[in-house]
Amino acid sequence: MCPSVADQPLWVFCAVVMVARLRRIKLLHRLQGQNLVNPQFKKGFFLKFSWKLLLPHGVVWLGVCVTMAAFLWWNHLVMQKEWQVNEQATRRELSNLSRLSQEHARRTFYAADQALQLVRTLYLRDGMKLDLAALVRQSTLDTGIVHQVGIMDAYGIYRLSNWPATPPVDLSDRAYFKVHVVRAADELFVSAPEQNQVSGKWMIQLTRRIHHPDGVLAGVAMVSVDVDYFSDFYASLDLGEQGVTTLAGLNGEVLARRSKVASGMGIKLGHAPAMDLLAQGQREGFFEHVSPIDRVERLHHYRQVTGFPLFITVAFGLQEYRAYKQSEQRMRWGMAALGSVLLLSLSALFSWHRMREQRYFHELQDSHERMNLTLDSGGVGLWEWDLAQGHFWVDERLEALLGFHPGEMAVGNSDFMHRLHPDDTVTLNRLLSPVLKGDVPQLVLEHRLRHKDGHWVWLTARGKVVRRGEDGRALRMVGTDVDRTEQKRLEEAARQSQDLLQNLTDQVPAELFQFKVHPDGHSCYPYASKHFLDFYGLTLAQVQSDASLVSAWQHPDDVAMIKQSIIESVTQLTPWKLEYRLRLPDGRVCWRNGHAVPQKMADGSVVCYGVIFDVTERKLVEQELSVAAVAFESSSAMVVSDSQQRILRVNQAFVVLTGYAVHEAVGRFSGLLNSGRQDAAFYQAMWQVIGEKGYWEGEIWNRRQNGDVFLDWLSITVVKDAQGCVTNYVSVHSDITLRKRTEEEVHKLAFFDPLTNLPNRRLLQDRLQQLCAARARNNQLAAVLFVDLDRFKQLNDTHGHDQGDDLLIQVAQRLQACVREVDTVARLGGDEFVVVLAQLGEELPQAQASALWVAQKILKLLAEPFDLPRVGWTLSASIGVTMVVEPRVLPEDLLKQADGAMYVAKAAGRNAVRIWGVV
Ligand SMILES: Nc1nc2c(ncn2[C@@H]2O[C@H](COP(=O)(O)OP(=O)(O)OP(=O)(O)O)[C@@H](O)[C@H]2O)c(=O)[nH]1
Repeated sequence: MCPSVADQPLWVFCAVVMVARLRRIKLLHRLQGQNLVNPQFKKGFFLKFSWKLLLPHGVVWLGVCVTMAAFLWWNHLVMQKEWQVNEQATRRELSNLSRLSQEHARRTFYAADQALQLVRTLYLRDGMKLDLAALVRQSTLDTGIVHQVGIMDAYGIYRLSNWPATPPVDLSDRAYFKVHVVRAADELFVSAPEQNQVSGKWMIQLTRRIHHPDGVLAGVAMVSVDVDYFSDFYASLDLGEQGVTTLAGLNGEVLARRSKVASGMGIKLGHAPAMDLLAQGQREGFFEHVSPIDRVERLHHYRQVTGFPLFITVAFGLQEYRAYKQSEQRMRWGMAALGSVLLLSLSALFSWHRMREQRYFHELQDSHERMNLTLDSGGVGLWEWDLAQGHFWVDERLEALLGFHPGEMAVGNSDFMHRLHPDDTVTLNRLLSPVLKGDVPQLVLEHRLRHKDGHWVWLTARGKVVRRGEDGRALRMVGTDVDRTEQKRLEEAARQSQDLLQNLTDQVPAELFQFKVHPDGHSCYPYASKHFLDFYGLTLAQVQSDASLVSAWQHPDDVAMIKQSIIESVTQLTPWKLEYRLRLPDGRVCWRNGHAVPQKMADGSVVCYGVIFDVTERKLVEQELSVAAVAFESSSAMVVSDSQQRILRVNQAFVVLTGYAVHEAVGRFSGLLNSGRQDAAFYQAMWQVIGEKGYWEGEIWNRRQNGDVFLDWLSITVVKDAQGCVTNYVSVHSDITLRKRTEEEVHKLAFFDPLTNLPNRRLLQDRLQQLCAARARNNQLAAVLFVDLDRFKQLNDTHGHDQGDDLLIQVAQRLQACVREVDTVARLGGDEFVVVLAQLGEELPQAQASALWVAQKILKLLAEPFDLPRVGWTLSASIGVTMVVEPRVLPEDLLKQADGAMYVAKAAGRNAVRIWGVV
């Protein structure tokens, strides 16, 4: 039985199943190609096994195993049956071969016997004249069987032969001759093979008795048959390597034997089973026997050659036969095993495909559910466009988006274009054209469609061409429409919010920014407000790539500080606050006040959200205030009061000046220091000036806390706001008592004689100038008396300068006593004095007389004793007088005139009076 034929139903079944699987998988792949199956499925398939999925496969596998076991058992039974059939066939084959060999032997021996009987008959007729060679040539004898034919005489001498050259040979000792001598019966005798001494071939001799009519032995006819005739025939039988065919006599003599293992010629079978079986009357049969010749176990079939005392055995080597059968069995089992393996493989493949298919379907189902869930979640509709027919198919969801009931919306091309917003038509045509041509794989279009109630619905359409004609023309498109109305509303709100934020940030007089420091230290500004960019003259793209363009503006002296503050803020995530300077390209320096809050990002970077104020003006103000504060705390006493003159602030100098502590002064009114020396009109006038000019300064007597009055140089400045309203008064107090005194001292030193406190030459000249001026106004005459003490040097030299000084002081006092209030007594220096007599009237004689009278009075008064305790000194003086008549006369000229008159008096003997111009 052929295994392939036996397994054919299984193969066919498997093939049909696999084809079915492949067709379904192909379908699934097509679905997957349409993105209806989750592409992650393949990966998940190898990672996740589900017992729920495996259970049906376990049942299938159990069935497969049972089927396979049944198949193997069936194969075993088939092989057993086949073994039996094969054994029977083998025995039948052996039987047939033995029959064939037996028939071959029978026919051969029959032919040889016929030839033998012919030769005997001819010999009886022709005697020694019988030409056997001619008989052979005439093909009367089958030379294929008969190798040699001859006649032995009654004495066993080989007399005739078909080979003429054969010499007479004595064969009387041979068994095939002696048997006929002994036995008179006419029977065929077959001898044991014997080797021809000439040719070396083994021959079987067939002999028959030749006898005269009286039964006396006349000779023996002999035919030699070549054993090779049998051996060649047996060699044509396929008995395998160990097969053997034996032709033997019933007495065990082996006549011919064909074996590839050993020849066995010339031997005699001892107790061959065939002989025993033949002896038992069984003319044919099987037996197994180990050959004593070659020790090979064989299965024999023996058969007696009909009509001859011969039998033939044909045998297969059992070992070889069994090896062949075992090989065949192994091949059989191998085929079965291979079939099983293939079955298992196919089952496994089936299971794998089945599971894959289930997975596909589950994924497909899940995908379908997800898609439905997504679509059902709202806002997504499906559409399909048949370009050839020019109409659309839209699903219920899309219709619902546009306010229609299912199937209500008209879906022709013109209907769609009518429903499309006019502003979106150009965009649609621009985007759709390359998609239809195949240049762009997918259509993505944001457009508006008119709702059933008239308002516009924002949609995002995505579509693909799913079918094209042979010429590449698009025939069908499918796609989705997603409702973007809410998104658009949110985008618009976000845009408005962004615009609002942008406008606000643009209006904020500060620089808003977002500063980002990457883990590698690189920094940039992801966001910067308009003020920020305008200030630095940079674009957003520039600062978004690199922050160094901004930091380059940092003042060189502040770079390290800024860097350190940023590092601390970013690493410790603490708010960043810093005031720092920038150096502008034109060299100016401006101040910045920065605030930022750092935030750690997931990627390790830190983003700071902050604002920077330009505080340059404040800094300048602060600097000014700082200077003002320093100035406020200067040596000048300062008071800041409000518009109601309530003291707000006083400095330390004020405390020192007035004796009022700060807390004693603050809150009081500025009249705190009033001394009462100025009347109400003074203050009224002062505040009037302040109100008009915003500033007043002047001397004022004020009073300290301890009651002391001091001369205060007060300056009051009005502080007004932008609207011109008075907000504050700033008063600066300076105690000028000492200064005033000093000024008076200086004035005194400048215009008065320090010894006598009389006006000096300078003041005298002013008085004379005023006198002259007055002369021009009131026409009053005046006189100048030049008084020089006589021999004053002698006093100094005798009694010392102290005495002289005392005398000079007393002279001054006596001179002042001699004149009126309007008159002037001055000391020019040394012992020289000048007396100016004013308002002497308009008449010169009277005036001159008055002057002379005063001069005499002076002389008289000076002549009186002076209060010089240790000195007894009598004084006299010489006086020169000149009258002030001309209003334009110079003071120097008057003094020269008086001095000249004085010298005249000296020259006259001293203690005299002379008038200039009269003498
Ligand atoms: N004690 C004193 N002596 C002064 C002062 N100024 C000048 N003298 C002196 O006054 C004297 C003036 O002398 P004169 O006027 O030249 O001489 P006299 O002694 O007055 O002589 P006749 O004027 O010619 O009478 C000098 O000896 C000066 O040194 C002063 O302030 N005090």
